[in-house]
Amino acid sequence: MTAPTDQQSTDDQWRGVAAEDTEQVDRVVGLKLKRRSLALLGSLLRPHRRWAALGLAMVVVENLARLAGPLLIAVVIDSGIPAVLRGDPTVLAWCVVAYAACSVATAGLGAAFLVLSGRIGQDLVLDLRQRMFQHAQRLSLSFHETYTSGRVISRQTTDVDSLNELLEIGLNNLMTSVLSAVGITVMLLTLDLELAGLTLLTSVPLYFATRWFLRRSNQAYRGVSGRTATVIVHYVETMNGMRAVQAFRREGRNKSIMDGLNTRLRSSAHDSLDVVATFIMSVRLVGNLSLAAVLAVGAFRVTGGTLELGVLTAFTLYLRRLFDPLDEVAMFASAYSSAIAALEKISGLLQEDPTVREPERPRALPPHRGGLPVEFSGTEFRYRADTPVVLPELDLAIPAGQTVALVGPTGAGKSTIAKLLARFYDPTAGQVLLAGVDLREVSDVELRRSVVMVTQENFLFSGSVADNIALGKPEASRAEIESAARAVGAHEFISELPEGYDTDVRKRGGRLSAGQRQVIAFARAFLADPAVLVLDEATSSLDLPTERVVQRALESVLADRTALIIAHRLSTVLIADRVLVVTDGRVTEDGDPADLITGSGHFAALHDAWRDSLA
Ligand SMILES: Nc1ncnc2c1ncn2[C@@H]1O[C@H](COP(=O)(O)OP(=O)(O)OP(=O)(O)O)[C@@H](O)[C@H]1O
Repeated sequence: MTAPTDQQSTDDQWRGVAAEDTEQVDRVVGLKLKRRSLALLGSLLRPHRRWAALGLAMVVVENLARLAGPLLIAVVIDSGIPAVLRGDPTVLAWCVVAYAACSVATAGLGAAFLVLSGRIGQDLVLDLRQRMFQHAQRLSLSFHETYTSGRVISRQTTDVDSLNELLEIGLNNLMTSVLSAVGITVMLLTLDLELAGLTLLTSVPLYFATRWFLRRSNQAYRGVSGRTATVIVHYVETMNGMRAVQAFRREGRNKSIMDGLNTRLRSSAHDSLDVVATFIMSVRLVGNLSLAAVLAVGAFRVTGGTLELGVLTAFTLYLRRLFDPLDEVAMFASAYSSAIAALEKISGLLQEDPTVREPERPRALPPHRGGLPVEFSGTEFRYRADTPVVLPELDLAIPAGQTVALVGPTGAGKSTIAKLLARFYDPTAGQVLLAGVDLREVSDVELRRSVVMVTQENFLFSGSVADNIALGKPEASRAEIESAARAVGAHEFISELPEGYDTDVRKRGGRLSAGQRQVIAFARAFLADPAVLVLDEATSSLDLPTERVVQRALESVLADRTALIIAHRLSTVLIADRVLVVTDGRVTEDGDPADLITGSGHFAALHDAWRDSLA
C-alpha cells in the first residue's frame, strides 16, 4: 500500500460530507469548501442570469433616483429658494417635479425588484431541493446508514432555508446597499473634497471590522448549522423509534440528550448573534463619530464662509445614508455566512458519489423462464473500511430454479449474502453473478425486475393497498393485483378493509398489522414475478394459519424461479432443495435438507432443537 499523499489527505478532510462535523477547519480546507459552495451557487444562478441582470439594472436606476433626493434639496436651498425670492420659481418647480418623479421611480422599481428577486430565489430553491432529493435517493444504502435521515432532512430544511433567506432578503439588501454606498461616495466627493476625505478615513476601521466579522461569523454559523443538524438527527431518531422509546421508558434519557443538544445549539446561536451585534455596533459608532467630525469641521467652515449651508446639509444627509446601508450590509454578511455554511454542507452531500453505481454500458440478462443461475465468486465483503470483514471469501453456485435456504447463527452473514445478491452493496473483492453477468454490469431497472427481496421490514408507502401491491409491477391490472393477493392469502383481509383494495395504508402502514404488511409484501413480490426471489425472514411475523397459506403459495411460486431463503422456521427451510449453513461468513454445511438432518452437523442440531420446540 502506498502512503497517502498530501493532496489525498487534504481531500479526505473536505470531499463530500467529510468536513461536516468539523466546526473549525484549516485555511486550505476552508477555501476548498468555500469554492465548492460558490460553484454550487453559481450553477444554481446560471439559468437565471438574464433576469438577474434585469434585476441589477432595476436596482441601479432605483438607486440613482434615490441618490438624486438630497442633491435636489441642496439645489432648492442654495438656488431654488433664492430664485423664488427674486421672483423666478422655475428652478424650484423643476426640482419639485424631479423629486416627485424620483420618488415614484424609487418605489416602483423597488417593488418590481422585490418581486423579481423573490421569484428567482424561489426557482433557485426549488431547483436545489429537487437536486438534493434526487441525489439522496441515488446514494447507496451504505451512505445513508452512516449519514442518517436526520441529516438529510436538516440539509433539505434548515440549510435550504438559510439560502432562501440570503436570496430573499440578503441579496436585495446587498445590491441596494453597495450601489447606494458607491453612489453616495461619488456624491460626497463631488460636494466637498475636504469633508469627503475626512469621511473616507473611516474606511480603515471599517475594513478591519468587516474582516473580523466575516471570519468569526463564518465559524459561528458553521457551528449553528452543524448543531441544528444534530438536534434534528436526535429528533428523527426519537420519533422513528417512538415505540421502543415508550416501551423502554427512555423518555427521560432522550430528554436530557435533547436538552444538551439544544443548549449547545443555543450557545452557538448566541455566538453568532454576538458577532453580528458587535459588528453593527462598531459600524454605527464609526458612522456617528465621522458625522460628528464632519459637523464640527463643516460648521467651522460655514461660519468662515468657505462652505455653503446647503452643501453641508446635503453632505450630512448623504453621510447618514452612507452608514445606514452598512447595517444592511452587516445583515447581508450575516445571512451570507449562514448560507455559505449551509451551502458547504449541501454541496458536500451533492458531491458524494453513489458507491453502488449504475453501469455505463449495461449487459442484458437472458430471458428467465424458470429462474436464472446465481454465483458468488471469491466474494469478500465488509460494510465499511473500518469494520471487520463479514464474508471472507464466498464461492457458491446456485443453479437456475433452485431454492436455497440459508441457516446459521445470528450475525453469521446470511442477510449480508442476501443484500449482496439484491445489490444493495457491491462486494469489496470478487463478484456476484446473475446468469454469468456481474451484477455491476446489470442496469438498475433490469436488476430490480430480476431480483426481488422481501424482508421483515415490509415498508408500505402512503397510498392504497392496491398501489402498494402494484409496486412490483406498476402496469399491472386490478385483476392481476387481486390474483397476486389471492395467491398469498391476502385477498380475504384486504376485502374486509373499509375500502378494500383502495384503502389508504397511511403512514408506514399504520392501519395494517405486521403480518398483514408482510403478506402484502409477498403479493408485491409474486406480482413482480422475478427470476430470483430473496426472502429474508419474510415469514417471521405471520401467524401459523397465514404462514401455512403463504407456505403453500410459496411452494408454487418458488417452483419456477431461483430463490434464496433466510428463515428461522423449520417449515420454511424444509421446502428448500438445498440448505446452506453459514458460520462466520463461510458455508460450513451444504446439502439436501433430508441428508443434512441425518448427519451430525449444525443443521442436524438445529433441526433437533426445532423439533423439540414443536413437541
Ligand atoms: N449495515 C451494517 N453496517 C455494519 N455492519 C453490519 C451491518 N449489517 C450487518 N453488519 C454486521 O455484519 C455481520 C453479519 O450480519 P448479518 O445481518 O448478515 O447476519 P445474519 O446472519 O443475517 O444475522 P441474523 O440471523 O441475526 O439476521 C454482523 O456482525 C453484523 O454486525
